[in-house]
Amino acid sequence: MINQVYQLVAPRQIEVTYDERSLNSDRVVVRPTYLSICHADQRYFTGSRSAEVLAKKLPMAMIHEGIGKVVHDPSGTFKIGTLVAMVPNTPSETDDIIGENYLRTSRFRSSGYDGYMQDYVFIQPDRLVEVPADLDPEVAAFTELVSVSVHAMTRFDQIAHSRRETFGVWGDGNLGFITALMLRKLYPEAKLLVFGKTQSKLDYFSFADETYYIDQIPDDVSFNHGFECVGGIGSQYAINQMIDYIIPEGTMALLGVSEDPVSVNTRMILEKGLRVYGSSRSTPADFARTMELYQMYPDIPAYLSNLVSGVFQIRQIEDIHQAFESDLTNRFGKTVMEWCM
Ligand SMILES: NC(=O)C1=CN([C@@H]2O[C@H](COP(=O)(O)OP(=O)(O)OC[C@H]3O[C@@H](n4cnc5c(N)ncnc54)[C@H](OP(=O)(O)O)[C@@H]3O)[C@@H](O)[C@H]2O)C=CC1
Ligand SMILES: O=C(CO)[C@H](O)[C@H](O)COP(=O)(O)O
Ligand SMILES: [Zn+2]
Repeated sequence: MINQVYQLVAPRQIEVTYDERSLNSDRVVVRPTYLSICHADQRYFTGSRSAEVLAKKLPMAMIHEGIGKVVHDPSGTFKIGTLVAMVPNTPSETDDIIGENYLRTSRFRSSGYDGYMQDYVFIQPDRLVEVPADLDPEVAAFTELVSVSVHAMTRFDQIAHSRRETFGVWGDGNLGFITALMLRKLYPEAKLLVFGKTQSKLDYFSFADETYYIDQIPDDVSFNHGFECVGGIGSQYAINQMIDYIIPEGTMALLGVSEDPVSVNTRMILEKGLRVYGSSRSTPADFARTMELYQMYPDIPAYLSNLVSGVFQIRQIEDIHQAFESDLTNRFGKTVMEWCM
């Protein structure tokens, strides 16, 4: 069959390409239904990556957050019509120690390989996780981003010491909101502090114990473990502030992506004996855990619906441009695309 793939060929330039695909393979065929825009996609769309990176990764179909319906499954794993979340990480080897999302040989959709802006996505069955039928599809669309936080929680649990009385989350955007919400659910007894720049965004964090403006943090604030969910150059300021306020021997998870190297107060990392670790992307197990958490705590998807800030029906390439341009002006929340191509 001929599959239409909507590729970014240059910044702000999306073109359709035609891909000859066989149904006689091990791939499940998924018709995308709801997709969501990540900052990583915007960095390609706007051309804010370096010329070398753009030359290496384009052309490619963007989008690695999305769900769809199974239309063909030679493996017999899924019934036709099953709603599934698609896992963008695609490993080509296994390792006893190194997670599949950290292996340098793994491919990641919409980062040099075609993402979900296609008529049909051809994908291995182990890259699909069933979506509960009653889950709001606009929330399900950004399951991948939630699974990134869930993955960070698992890493935290393996790395951090056992005193988990107070958490600090830096970032009053999407990832900060999701990470803080996951901490609230997984550590309900702990005190949750959120640090951000904008009152109207911090107002969404109603489940946190305290929210602070980053330029008005009282001197006596402290916490055991921190999560940086800022990214960009702001992450430099966030990381160094976390180092200042964290209690010795705490852990700091870095989740925000920065294009440029940031300068970090290593002297204080040493003096406080901190453990700083990166957390990136996620695995099918993290997606499955996310779905379990949605079912265990139905208020998680309810809270997450606050993040849906724009929904665009995509019927032509111009609609994709409108969704991306609107997302750029969006102060808070996720842009969801109902995929009607
Ligand atoms: N590790 C991973 O696998 C993943 C990483 N990411 C990355 O995470 C980062 C955040 O993504 P997302 O939440 O969607 O983006 P958002 O823009 O929604 O959130 C970032 C927030 O941090 C705020 N901020 C800026 N500087 C500071 C500061 N010093 N202290 C506290 N808050 C600050 C921003 O405010 P303002 O806008 O006013 O500056 C914004 O509200 C991005 O770099 C993204 O690429 C995303 C997905 C997965
Ligand atoms: O969004 C992400 C995962 O959900 C990450 O930011 C993404 O993996 C970064 O990819 P790239 O190197 O292409 O910016
Ligand atoms: Zn992403």
